[in-house]
Amino acid sequence: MTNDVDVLIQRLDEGLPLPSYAHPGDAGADLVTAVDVDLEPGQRAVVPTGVAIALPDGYAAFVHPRSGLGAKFGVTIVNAPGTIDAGYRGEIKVTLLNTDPHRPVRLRRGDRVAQLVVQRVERAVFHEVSALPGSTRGTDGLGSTGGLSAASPGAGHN
Ligand SMILES: O=c1ccn([C@H]2C[C@H](O)[C@@H](COP(=O)(O)OP(=O)(O)OP(=O)(O)O)O2)c(=O)[nH]1
Ligand SMILES: [Mg+2]
Repeated sequence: MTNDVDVLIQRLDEGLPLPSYAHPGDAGADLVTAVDVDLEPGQRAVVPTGVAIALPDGYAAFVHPRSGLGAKFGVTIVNAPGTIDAGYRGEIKVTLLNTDPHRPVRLRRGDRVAQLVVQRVERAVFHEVSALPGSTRGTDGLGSTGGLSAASPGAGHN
């Protein structure tokens, strides 16, 4: 059984590779930065990836951080995961953020900075009601089930 979906892609920068999956079975196809970017601690930048896509209706693509960049350098994506709508024809952009408090990070053109996950998505048909059906959780949320074992804010481990 295959779960492939055909996606039209336009190369906006001839010198860059198309997004690609590093291994069979990978969910994310790596995206590269089209430009050099130096991020100071706490700094963010919107970087172009050199590609635009046309997804079929009923699909969206999500721009996820790469875990290696996060773990090694503290680089993440501000709006993770970024949403690429099926109707979007512009260049895919990645809003990178250097969360490291001390070290700048240097990213060079062609470096893999994010990964694109293509998924089927449902669209809701919203039906307004005056009261919602009950549930076990009810309105509990935002930590209602408890938090970390060291309970006071700021007492966590790095
Ligand atoms: O990480 C991202 C997120 C979004 N986009 C593009 C594709 C997406 O279809 C479009 C709009 O994204 P979104 O709806 O998240 O942003 P918005 O701030 O609501 O902008 P808009 O008013 O254009 O919808 O911007 C990117 O290239 N990268
Ligand atoms: Mg929007």
